[in-house]
Amino acid sequence: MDLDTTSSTAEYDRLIARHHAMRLRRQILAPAPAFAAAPGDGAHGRTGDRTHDDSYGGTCDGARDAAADQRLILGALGLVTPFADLIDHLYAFMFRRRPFLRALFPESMEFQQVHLERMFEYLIEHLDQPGRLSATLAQLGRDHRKLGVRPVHYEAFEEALREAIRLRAGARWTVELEGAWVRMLRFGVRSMVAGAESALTEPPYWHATVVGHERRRADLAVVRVRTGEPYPYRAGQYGTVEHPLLPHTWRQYSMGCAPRADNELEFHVRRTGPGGVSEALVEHTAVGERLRLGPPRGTLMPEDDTRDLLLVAGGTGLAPMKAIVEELVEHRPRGRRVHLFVGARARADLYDWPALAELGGRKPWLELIPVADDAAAGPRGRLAEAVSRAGDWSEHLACVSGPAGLVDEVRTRLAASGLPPTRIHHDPVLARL
Ligand SMILES: NC(=O)C1=CN([C@@H]2O[C@H](COP(=O)(O)OP(=O)(O)OC[C@H]3O[C@@H](n4cnc5c(N)ncnc54)[C@H](O)[C@@H]3O)[C@@H](O)[C@H]2O)C=CC1
Repeated sequence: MDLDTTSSTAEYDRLIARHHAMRLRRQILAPAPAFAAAPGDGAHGRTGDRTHDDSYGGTCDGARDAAADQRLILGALGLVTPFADLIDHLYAFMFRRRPFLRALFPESMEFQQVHLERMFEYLIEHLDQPGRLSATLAQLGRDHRKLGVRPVHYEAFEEALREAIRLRAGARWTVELEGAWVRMLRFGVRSMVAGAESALTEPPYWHATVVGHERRRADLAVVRVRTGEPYPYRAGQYGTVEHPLLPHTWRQYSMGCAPRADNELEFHVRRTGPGGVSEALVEHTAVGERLRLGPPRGTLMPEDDTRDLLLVAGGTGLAPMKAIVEELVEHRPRGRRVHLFVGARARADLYDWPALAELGGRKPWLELIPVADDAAAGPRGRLAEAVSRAGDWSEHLACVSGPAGLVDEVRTRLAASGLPPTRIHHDPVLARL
């Protein structure tokens, strides 16, 4: 009975989502409406040189327009930054106008604000590469289905963004500046809606039940869950997790094992601060707890390159590397050798070492190198140093995962020693938000 209700609700949600997507698409494809004049602007509805129509298609013109908007936005960045203030205005305006939207967001907006700040930075930085940008945004759109975001909500967002830009820029607001921002936003929205639409056949989120909870350190747990429906991830990917104690708050964790037929998977979680999802997962979770997972994302492990592998994992950054190694145990390109460096602040922090060592002992193609700092005392960066000292990696494919500082340092050292940056893979910083 329960199941029937859930699936018909999901079906209904899918229909509504499709309806909104079609409506938004029609609206985007329709001739652009004229700008409303800014308060006090005196220019009644003038549109500037270019309108808010859709642009940035996959043509040379699209890329040129996008680069022109990027220059415009960057040239006037001082008018709208700091982004934190712009975003404050944006959300305040949106929730004042449409209070019902507040329910889609978590109680604390702090993380949301930082996320949006990074998102703006990312959009602006990559605007001259619309193809690449739209692929990332499509994944994000697919992911946003779990939040209950409907295309119609993006309209509210656009309205609030325009208002916030006008407020921040004040007398120095121009129709061109607003046009560039809105075109960038609409391009982003179109890519996200396309991503969400392409995923309409899969659930917006997966229910998962905790089937194992091992506290490996005071602040670290390995949490095993089983999903009701198969969770379609590849080794090296990450997903978002929502805990019932923190509704609408989703945090990213990599899956720490290769996909399995019994729908079980594990997350490696370190408690980072009070009151967050990691704390809830480490301290307030027991077998039987029900979680929700957002769709899997990420391309840490390229599938079309079968060179020897250098894997570097810092702390719980081990999770995706362990999944990759497990996958290689099942399907390894002939002759491929793998080096896995595992770094921790102290030897006792190598929380998954027994399982890894057992695996390494059985597989001659796998070399495991543990690297422990001197507890809290030693200088940071010993893992990166150990990797670059250990050999010539210039012919390898490298995957790095762990604290951002570590990822940066390993990348820099490997690139300096001759490994082309295109063969150094890590999750984008955006992904870790
Ligand atoms: N839980 C998960 O599924 C995943 C977590 N991550 C990220 O991995 C990180 C893991 O954090 P912890 O376990 O607390 O790691 P940690 O602080 O215990 O450090 C692990 C290793 O990284 C090195 N390191 C730390 N900071 C460094 C820096 N600034 N420069 C150079 N080396 C540095 C340490 O020397 C140590 O060898 C988090 O940032 C998390 O977002 C990444 C992928 C998956």
